Amino acid sequence: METVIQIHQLSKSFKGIETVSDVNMNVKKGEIYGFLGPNGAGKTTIMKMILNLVKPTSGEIKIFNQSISTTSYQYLSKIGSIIEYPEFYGRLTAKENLELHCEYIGVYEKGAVKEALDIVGLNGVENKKIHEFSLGMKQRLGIARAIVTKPEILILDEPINGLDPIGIKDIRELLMLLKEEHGITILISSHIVAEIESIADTIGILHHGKLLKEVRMEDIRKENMEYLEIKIDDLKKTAHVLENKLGIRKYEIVNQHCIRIFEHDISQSQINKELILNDIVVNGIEKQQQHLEEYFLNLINGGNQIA
Ligand SMILES: Nc1ncnc2c1ncn2[C@@H]1O[C@H](COP(=O)(O)OP(=O)(O)OP(=O)(O)O)[C@@H](O)[C@H]1O
Repeated sequence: METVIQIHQLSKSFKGIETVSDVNMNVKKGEIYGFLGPNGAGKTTIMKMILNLVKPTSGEIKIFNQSISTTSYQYLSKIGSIIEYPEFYGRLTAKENLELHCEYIGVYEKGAVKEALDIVGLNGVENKKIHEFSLGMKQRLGIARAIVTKPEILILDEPINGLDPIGIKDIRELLMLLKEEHGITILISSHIVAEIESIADTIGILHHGKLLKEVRMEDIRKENMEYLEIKIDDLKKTAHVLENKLGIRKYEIVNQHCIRIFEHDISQSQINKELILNDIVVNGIEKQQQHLEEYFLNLINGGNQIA
């Protein structure tokens, strides 16, 4: 699949302090790329560098295979974005705000405003003034403004921040629609893992300016999120059998009576049999699914079970 945003060894320092360190990232055409990291990890700074709002200290950013520089601007017409909180003119209506935006950036296709408002589900309230809008409606309008120029890429910095569960679900559905029906590639940041889990095709995990992991969701689901939980009476003996008799290395000790195995080549019955043969009392053995949240926390806290 074609890579539409390619970042190579990107770094940024502010007053000598490195905020982004040697980041390599690849966003593929048509995917939703979830950019995850705690507050202050450097997500906004990277997004601003992609949009030429901040100049990198070093490294390269390629958009549609073209290297960008401080003087590049044409590629920006292919990108829609919301960086930080979307601001609007409160006394103007939704429609007027979008029309003004089109005029401002010099792109105006007849019907584009209506179409964008339709897509985000604000067609009934286009003549309402923004100061009467809820946060969720403003977020939708922010997305409408970002897509009104029909971009190929959408860059959304924490678009779900502060929304209630219904608002979050609405935005998720909207992003899926933009991806599936309009073929838009979406780079979305969040510090809340659960917001991204169900929609991202790929996630990039950023911590202290470094990209710790870039992985396809389907791969981590299989490799690191499915595990076998076994309840045993003797932890030491079990660990010994797992390592020395079965050659299992990817496991996590939950407590004195519980171990999680993240190895997929050995069957449940094989493990069970070996433990019993070695006189270990097995009180339970069950397949479980880890949430991305745990995977994420393990990774940023330097957990040991993730390869
Ligand atoms: N213009 C600037 N001058 C100095 N420091 C900056 C500047 N912009 C960002 N930083 C610093 O860079 C670090 C990363 O900030 P950034 O906003 O990129 O993080 P983030 O991952 O987007 O977090 P958040 O979710 O809080 O926005 C922070 O410590 C911030 O204070």
